[in-house]
Amino acid sequence: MLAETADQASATGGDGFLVLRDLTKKFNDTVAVQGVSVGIEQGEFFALLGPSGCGKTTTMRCIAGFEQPTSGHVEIAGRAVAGLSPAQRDTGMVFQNYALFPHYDVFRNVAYGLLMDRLHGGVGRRAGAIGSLLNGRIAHRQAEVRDEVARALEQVDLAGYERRKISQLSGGQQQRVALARALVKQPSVLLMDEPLSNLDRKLRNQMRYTIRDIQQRVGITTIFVTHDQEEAMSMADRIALMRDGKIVQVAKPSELYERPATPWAADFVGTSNLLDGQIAGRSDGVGSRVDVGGLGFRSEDSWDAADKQCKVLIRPEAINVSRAPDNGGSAAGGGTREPNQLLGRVRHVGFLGAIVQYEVETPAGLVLAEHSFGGPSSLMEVGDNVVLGVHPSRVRLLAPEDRP
Ligand SMILES: Nc1ncnc2c1ncn2[C@@H]1O[C@H](COP(=O)(O)OP(=O)(O)OP(=O)(O)O)[C@@H](O)[C@H]1O
Repeated sequence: MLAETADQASATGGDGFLVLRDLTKKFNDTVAVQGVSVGIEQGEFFALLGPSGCGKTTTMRCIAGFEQPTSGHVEIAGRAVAGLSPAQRDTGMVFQNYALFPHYDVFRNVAYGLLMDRLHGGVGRRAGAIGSLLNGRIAHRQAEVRDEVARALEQVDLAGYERRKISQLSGGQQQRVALARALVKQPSVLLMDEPLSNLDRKLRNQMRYTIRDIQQRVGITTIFVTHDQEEAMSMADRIALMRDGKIVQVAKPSELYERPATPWAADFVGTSNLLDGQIAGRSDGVGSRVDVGGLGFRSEDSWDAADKQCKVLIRPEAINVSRAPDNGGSAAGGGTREPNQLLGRVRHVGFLGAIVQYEVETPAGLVLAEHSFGGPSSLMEVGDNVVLGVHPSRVRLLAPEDRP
């Protein structure tokens, strides 16, 4: 109940370096983006996160000028950009497939970003036309172009790679060329649409930090579209979580994880135990008492809503798992020993290396707990009776949603 809601997120959409005000985009009967309002600070790394089809790319394309909003406004650096072409908007874009020319060298690919935007605005000309254009323009203003390309390549740690063909570069290097091409014209805003999705897992993880480092060094305001919550969490200053064309929540990664606005947000960001609860009253100290399957829990969250039905969110790593004492009872007879302790029986053990997952059968339902691996002797086994404990500060109370 304490998390920033979509309405509050909208209310904060008034100011910023990049501002979206009540942005809506319809494609015939499909509402791709609905009333999106948010303000993004100068130099901020801002992620648009959400499942496929929730409107992330359309929101970004409205910022870039590749789509015209059905209603609402986009402002960049205090300037309304409606009616401006992509080239006039002072944005640089990195596409999912990079849109590089494999037979040209790095220099020409990056110079292309510079010249095309200045001349005509936007990617999408035929390669033949590009070749002659580059030849002419480069010859014309050789020194200036060379310097600007060199600066952009330096920003992405590819100084000296000018003469390499794109086809001779690794996936990560190609990614950085695409980034250099977006940065070369020194835009105010960098737009990145799923830029890591073509890379294998290991490289993708490395590139998260590479891109974040470059962004910090250049200090450029960045919007990053992704459906991968780990990617958004590990890179962004703030995240707008989207669903069905709307913003569900805008928050820093840790807030989004710790205080998701809705059960859906909790489930989308990380793993969660979402149990059905009934508010039983105020707690003696701070917060509330809540019944989960007839068992008493305490949460430090307060609850003001008239409806006493709630969802109780407990993150797996917030649960402490210990062996039940011999006389501690079985899961079948289960129950609580004291508030915030559940007795249960281990049903599955998942050994993932650094962490161990336990799926535990309890009277409140199946509960997933995660532990750091502390050596073989600490491992529980299937069938073990265990005590699950959680601190009231890690028990979140959320309003149930109308829909799953
Ligand atoms: N040009 C278009 N014409 C018609 N419908 C479109 C068009 N572009 C997007 N849509 C629809 O708008 C909705 C939002 O699409 P969008 O591509 O913005 O979502 P997304 O969150 O970026 O998804 P993904 O992660 O799969 O790229 C979807 O239902 C999509 O089918």
